[in-house]
Amino acid sequence: MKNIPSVQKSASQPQKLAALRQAHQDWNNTPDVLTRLTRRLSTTLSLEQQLAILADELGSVVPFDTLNYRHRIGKQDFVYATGMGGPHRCEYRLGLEGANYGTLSLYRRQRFSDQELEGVEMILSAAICPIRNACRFIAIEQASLTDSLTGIPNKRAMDDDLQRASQLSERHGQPYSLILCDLDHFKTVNDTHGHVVGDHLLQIAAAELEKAVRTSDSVYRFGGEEFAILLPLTGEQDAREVAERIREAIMAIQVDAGSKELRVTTSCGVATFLPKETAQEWLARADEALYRAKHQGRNCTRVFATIS
Ligand SMILES: Nc1nc2c(ncn2[C@@H]2O[C@H](COP(=O)(O)OP(=O)(O)OP(=O)(O)O)[C@@H](O)[C@H]2O)c(=O)[nH]1
Repeated sequence: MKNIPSVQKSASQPQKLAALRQAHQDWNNTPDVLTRLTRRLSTTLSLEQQLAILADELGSVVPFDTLNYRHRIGKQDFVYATGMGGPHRCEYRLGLEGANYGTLSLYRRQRFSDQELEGVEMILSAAICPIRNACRFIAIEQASLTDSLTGIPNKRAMDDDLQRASQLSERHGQPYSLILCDLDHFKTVNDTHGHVVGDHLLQIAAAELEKAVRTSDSVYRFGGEEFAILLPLTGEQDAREVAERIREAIMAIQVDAGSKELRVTTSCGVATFLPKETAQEWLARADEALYRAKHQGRNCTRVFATIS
């Protein structure tokens, strides 16, 4: 048996615990704005909630009419605004250790005095670490839903969105369709031209798919050379037409691969959500349609037809 050292209690421990209890009470009830601000900010990693707390605490010391915050995190523009304008403005670029964490502007009808600006700066310097953490949290969340090669949403994002889409379709009785497309003979592309060219082709294919669909549609890479397109408010016939457009867009890709010009085709499977089915069943039907497209010659679209 291991020799576990006994815990030594010092004579001063009761006083230390009493002091800790007092400090905890003071920390909870403090009227000091910086302690309260940092305590409140530490309770959330949501950037939106942090900015609401910041606006609240800042406004208690330096009144303003509008607080506006803008930041681009990855591919996403994050904008937060409270209140209604004002001709006078002070603006801060929030930075820490060389990295930028957004621009915060305050507007109001009266000028900001030097003391007020100093107050704003003190409050922002106390808020910058939690804001940095919230920005990083958004970036990490985004990365976990993004395919690193093509920059489009990945399988995890697709699973989440399919789940949500099936619930929406069920609740509102509106059609949602799913297209799966799988590049044909992609192994041969890799074997003939190498993985670097294969990767390049996947990146071009992802970009072409995004160009071929509406901004309200979503494109995902959910496997090696497999992509999925979720089409809200789109029935079977329209989805088939989109799949054909996608097939033509992929066929039109030309990659200069040294001596030979490289072209590729894709097979597509389409399924429209059926009431009462799960997202997994919906996906399985689209996969079944894709399987048929592959086995009926490739470079074609097959629909898992439903009788309505
Ligand atoms: N370059 C590259 N290749 C990949 C990636 N992911 C998967 N692949 C390749 O994609 C190929 C898929 O091969 P298969 O599943 O046999 O399918 P296929 O050759 O496209 O044949 P069909 O789908 O039946 O038309 C494999 O060679 C994988 O190595 C990737 O990220 N980059």
